[in-house]
Order: sequence, then C-alpha cells, then structure tokens
Amino acid sequence: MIEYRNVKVALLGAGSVGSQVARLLLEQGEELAGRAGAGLELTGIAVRDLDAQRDVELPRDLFTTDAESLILGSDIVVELIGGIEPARTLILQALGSGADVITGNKALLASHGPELFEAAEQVGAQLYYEAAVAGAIPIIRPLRESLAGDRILRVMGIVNGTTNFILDRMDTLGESLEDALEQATALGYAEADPTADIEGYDAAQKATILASLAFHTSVPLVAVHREGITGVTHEQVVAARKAGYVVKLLAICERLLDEEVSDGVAARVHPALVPLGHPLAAVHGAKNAVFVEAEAAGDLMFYGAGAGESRRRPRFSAISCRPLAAT
Ligand SMILES: NC(=O)C1=CN([C@@H]2O[C@H](COP(=O)(O)OP(=O)(O)OC[C@H]3O[C@@H](n4cnc5c(N)ncnc54)[C@H](OP(=O)(O)O)[C@@H]3O)[C@@H](O)[C@H]2O)C=CC1
Ligand SMILES: N[C@@H](CC=O)C(=O)O
Repeated sequence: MIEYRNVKVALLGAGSVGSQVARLLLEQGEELAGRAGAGLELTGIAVRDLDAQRDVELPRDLFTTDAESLILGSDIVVELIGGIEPARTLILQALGSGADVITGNKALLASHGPELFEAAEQVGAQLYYEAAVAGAIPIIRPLRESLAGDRILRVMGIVNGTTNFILDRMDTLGESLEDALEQATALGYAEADPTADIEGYDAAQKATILASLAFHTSVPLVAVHREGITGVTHEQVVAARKAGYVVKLLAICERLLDEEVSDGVAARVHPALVPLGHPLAAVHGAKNAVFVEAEAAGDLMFYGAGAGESRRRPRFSAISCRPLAAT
C-alpha cells in the first residue's frame, strides 16, 4: 500500500458549493490522493449555523463555528463563504499562517484582489481562484499561464449562469424574469443576494478578474461599465428573435488600440443582441462561454458549466484542480 503524506484541508462554508466540495473530498479522497501524491484530509468545515440543513449529509463532528481555530495548522484553506467579511480576514489569516488558499469568491477578488495577492506573495503562499470565473471552465490558468506570451486583444463572454438561464427561459419558454429567477435560485445558480446576478454585479466582478489577467494590469471594479437584465422585457426578447438575434448578458474586456492610449483597457457588462448564427447564441441554460482573441493564437473559445449544475460537480473540478497540482 502506498503511504501518502497528509495535507490538511480546512473548508470554510458548506452552502451550495462548499457542501459538494466536502462530499467529494470525503468520497473521492483516495482517488484524489493517488492523483495528487498526497492524502487530502478534510480537517473541518466552518459554518455559521451548526444546525442548518445541508444539501449533503456530512459527518457532524467535522462542523465548527470557529473558523479561525480551524485555519490554524491547515495546509490548504478553501474559502466558500462568499462576500467580503469575514472571508477577507479569514483568507488573510490563512495566508499569514502559510497555508495555500482556494477561493471561488469573485466579489472579494474584484474588490480586494491586490491586497490578497500581495499577502500571498509576501509569505510565498498560493492563492487559487479558478472557480471564481465561469464555473467549471478552466479560463484563469489559460489566461495567466498558457497565453502569457501572447498579446490578448479581447475577452468576451457569457460569465453569469443565472442571467443566461433567465434570458434563455424568457426566450424559449416565454417565462417571466421573476419566475425564471425563482427557478435559478432554487437550483442554486444565483448568489445569496440575486441582485448581484440580475443587475450585472457578478458579471462585472468576473470582468475585472478577466481583464486584469488578460491585460496584465489591475482593472478596478468601478471602471467596469455595468448594466443588468432587469430592463429586458419579454417584448424585446421576442422582437430580437424575430429579427434573428438572441439577447445575452455579455462581459466584454478589450485592449484599446488607439495609439494615444496604447495601454488602455475597457471592460463592460450589458445585455447585447447576439446573431442567432453566432456560437454564443447557442449557449443555453446556466452554461457559460468565453471567447479570447489573441494576436498569435487567434480566436479561442472556452465553454462549459457556469453555475450550479449536477449538484455543483463542475465547481468542484475548478476548485480542486490547482491545489492538487500544488501538493
Ligand atoms: N452558487 C454557485 O453556483 C457559485 C458560487 N460561487 C461562489 O462560491 C462562494 C460560496 O457560494 P455558495 O456556496 O453559493 O454560498 P452559500 O450562501 O450557499 O453558502 C455560504 C456558506 O458560508 C457559510 N458562512 C457564511 N458566513 C459565515 C461565517 N461568518 N463563518 C463561517 N461560515 C459562514 C454559511 O454557513 P451556514 O450554512 O451555516 O449559513 C454557508 O455554509 C461565493 O463566493 C460564491 O460567489 C462560485 C461559483 C459558483
Ligand atoms: N451566481 C453565479 C454563480 C457562479 O459564479 C452565476 O450565476 O454565474
């Protein structure tokens, strides 16, 4: 029998995403150990309410409300609480203690990314965030590593599963925005406050992360033009289809090629008319897709599960892949 060194994993949050991560860490521990060359030991799960109902049955003795103590002595901390605080403080504590951190928290990265990356760099720890943008689609690593030697001109895509699900149902089923949002919430696609989805905040946060990576800069959230889908009516969706278009919420990040602003970058999120023959028009339900236009590589398209789906398995793959490589 192979003896693996043990890597202690602390999980913060056991909601829609965290509970599935815990389940898979427990169910597939041995297989993951084989791939990672290290045993991944889930040492505990920090939550707010010990008695809250969970999507998944998990050993009760793993749960704690004391996230700070759980972090101490961990090799990897997985933050799936969401929001700014206490997620920010807990991540800083984890990095400060030398642990690598994995987070799916785009709201936090979009507002405090530089602070967190600097904290990680200072102690030589890693901060992984593949799951923060476009769900299961591996887009962070391709932008950060695979395309590092190329010049990216544009990143454009559907990066919010909830709004794509809603617009798709308005288009194909004639459902109202409110009814479709209720479904998206029940399926676990929407954020804790779905305003973040329907008003475009979530997509704007993802746009700042994509633009910062693609253009090797720091794009502040306030610089991203944002318009959500609450102004989109059933009549507009029907008229768009009649004219050969489908309405999609797009995030568009571009390098400005004007010679006078050679380092310029623009990022925006808004509903757009996509021609029915365009590949983005075929992105249905909560699926996401990201187009990358690069000088040398040409056009690349990344497509896959964006939010929720199959009880969050896609999320898990995005959350788990990097630390496994790191261990
Ligand atoms: N839903 C999705 O499809 C996706 C979500 N994300 C991101 O992943 C993160 C988690 O999302 P999701 O699982 O949907 O969120 P949920 O709201 O479903 O879960 C949040 C979890 O965090 C726990 N929590 C909240 N506050 C605290 C606290 N102060 N101390 C300890 N635990 C706390 C909650 O505990 P309790 O259960 O006791 O209330 C809950 O278990 C967010 O950053 C989100 O943006 C990323 C990709 C997809
Ligand atoms: N609420 C988000 C979840 C994933 O990031 C979405 O709908 O895309």
